[in-house]
Amino acid sequence: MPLILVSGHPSSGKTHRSRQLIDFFNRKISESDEPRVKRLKVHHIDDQGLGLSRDVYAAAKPEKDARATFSSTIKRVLTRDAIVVADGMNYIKGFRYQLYCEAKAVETPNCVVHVGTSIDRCREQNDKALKAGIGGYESDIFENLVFRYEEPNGMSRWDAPLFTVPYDDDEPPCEAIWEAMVGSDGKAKVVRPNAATVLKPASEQNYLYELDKTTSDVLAAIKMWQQDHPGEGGADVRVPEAEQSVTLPTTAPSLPQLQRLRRQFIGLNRQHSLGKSRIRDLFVDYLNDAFQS
Ligand SMILES: Nc1ncnc2c1ncn2[C@@H]1O[C@H](COP(=O)(O)OP(=O)(O)OP(=O)(O)O)[C@@H](O)[C@H]1O
Repeated sequence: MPLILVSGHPSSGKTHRSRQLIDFFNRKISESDEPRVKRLKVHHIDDQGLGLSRDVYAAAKPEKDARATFSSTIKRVLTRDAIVVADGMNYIKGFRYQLYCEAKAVETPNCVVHVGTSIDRCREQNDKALKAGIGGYESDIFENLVFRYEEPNGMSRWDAPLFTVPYDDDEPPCEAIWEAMVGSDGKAKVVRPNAATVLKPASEQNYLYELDKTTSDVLAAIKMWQQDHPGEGGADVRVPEAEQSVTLPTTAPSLPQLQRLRRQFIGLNRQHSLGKSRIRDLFVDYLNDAFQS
């Protein structure tokens, strides 16, 4: 059954979150009277369990070998009757893609659970573990891994669905993950034999790319204007190739505000197929609407 790919910075709490998920899955399995659920077995794959030291991340070759061990173990246990929790940094986009393909090959769903602990807190937890001699990465390895981390992006099909777990949450969204991966008890989720293997039509993939790119171009035009007119609000900003201008509110919007609106717009429109030119005009409309309210 599914592959749950955990991803996060070093010492972010990946094992902590994995254990919570595993406890939840085991509880669901033992409480279920559905044969397809009862036969599921949960596997926890992590570096420590595979005998891989944290020092492997100090050099390219041992790290590459460690990754090969990690992925071949996943490949071995990933069957229709398994739930595999792949508890590792999984920080290379290409590596996550490779594991997504493994899941696809055995026709099983997959998701990414991003442990979203701040870098400062990870550093703190890492130092603590190092000092206590109960884990942790040497400081230079830690910093290097943080630097190389390629954050999961729910817009990429291999990182989707993406569940992000903030540090302060008591638990990961266990029910939602179970629902997406296994389906609710009683109402057996129909896992179509090849639903996971069928690639989305090219146009649809392009659409998500266009949605991402076009909205980011619009924000780039606004940001550029703001750089030339710092702190200025209430002005009309021309967006290349858009029918209308963006009318900024009197208090100039901050970058996080703009990005939040962009994420909302993408969330609302990812299911529809809008034409490329429509995306630009609709996003400009959406921004104007948000700024006026
Ligand atoms: N959300 C949290 N709340 C409280 N404590 C946490 C949380 N996340 C992690 N910790 C604590 O931080 C420490 C490191 O967590 P953990 O071992 O799960 O990290 P990790 O990401 O698996 O580390 P590694 O990169 O070495 O595999 C542990 O002592 C754990 O209990």
